[in-house]
Amino acid sequence: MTNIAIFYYSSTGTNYQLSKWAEEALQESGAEVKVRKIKELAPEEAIAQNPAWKKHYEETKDVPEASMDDLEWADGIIFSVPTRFGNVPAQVKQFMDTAGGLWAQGKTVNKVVSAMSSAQNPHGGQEATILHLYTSMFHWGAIIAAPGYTNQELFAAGGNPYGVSVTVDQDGNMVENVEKAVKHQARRTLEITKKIVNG
Ligand SMILES: Cc1cc2nc3c(=O)[nH]c(=O)nc-3n(C[C@H](O)[C@H](O)[C@H](O)COP(=O)(O)O)c2cc1C
Repeated sequence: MTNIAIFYYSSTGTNYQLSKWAEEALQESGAEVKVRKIKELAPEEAIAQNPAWKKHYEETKDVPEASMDDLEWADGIIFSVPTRFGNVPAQVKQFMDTAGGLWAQGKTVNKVVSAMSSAQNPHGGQEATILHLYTSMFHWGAIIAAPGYTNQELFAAGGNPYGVSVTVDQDGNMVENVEKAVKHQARRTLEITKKIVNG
């Protein structure tokens, strides 16, 4: 079995949905999968002021939080994170920063990593967010499994050689249909992870 962790952060559900599509593709492909929510750090008062955020927060209370044990367990990782001012959310940075202990023991080395992002503007910084995340992955000694243009789906809306990028409208709905691109990226991550694990 190849272990793939999907670590996501989501305020209003977009990246949760991307993660669920990735999970579906990985399970169909026979991987051992864990979907893990990156811990919320925003104060309850801030969440309460935004009905969509509060709703999603309540709905996903039972999703297990990402831990260092999950990170150690994973052979491959898919990150799905919203764009925040052209960068990863603080919650995601905090999660990565808590990996210092594993990093110091060499346990982040050779993990296969792939990332997806969403933003409200079609040019709102999705690629920048993915690249910021990949920068930290170079320090982990991870192997980046970007989608490139490895499948016809990636020439369609939302397909992106850096990693799936989707736009959300004012109501929080995804504008492009990226399900197939997400599933391709997930399968490709698994395929590369298997090659690394099995030599
Ligand atoms: C603090 C903050 C910063 C944001 N920065 C950007 C941005 O730089 N570009 C953009 O297009 N959208 C930006 N957005 C919109 C989010 O990217 C969008 O709500 C998110 O992708 C939705 O994902 P989710 O439903 O998984 O939370 C920002 C939202 C917040 C709350």
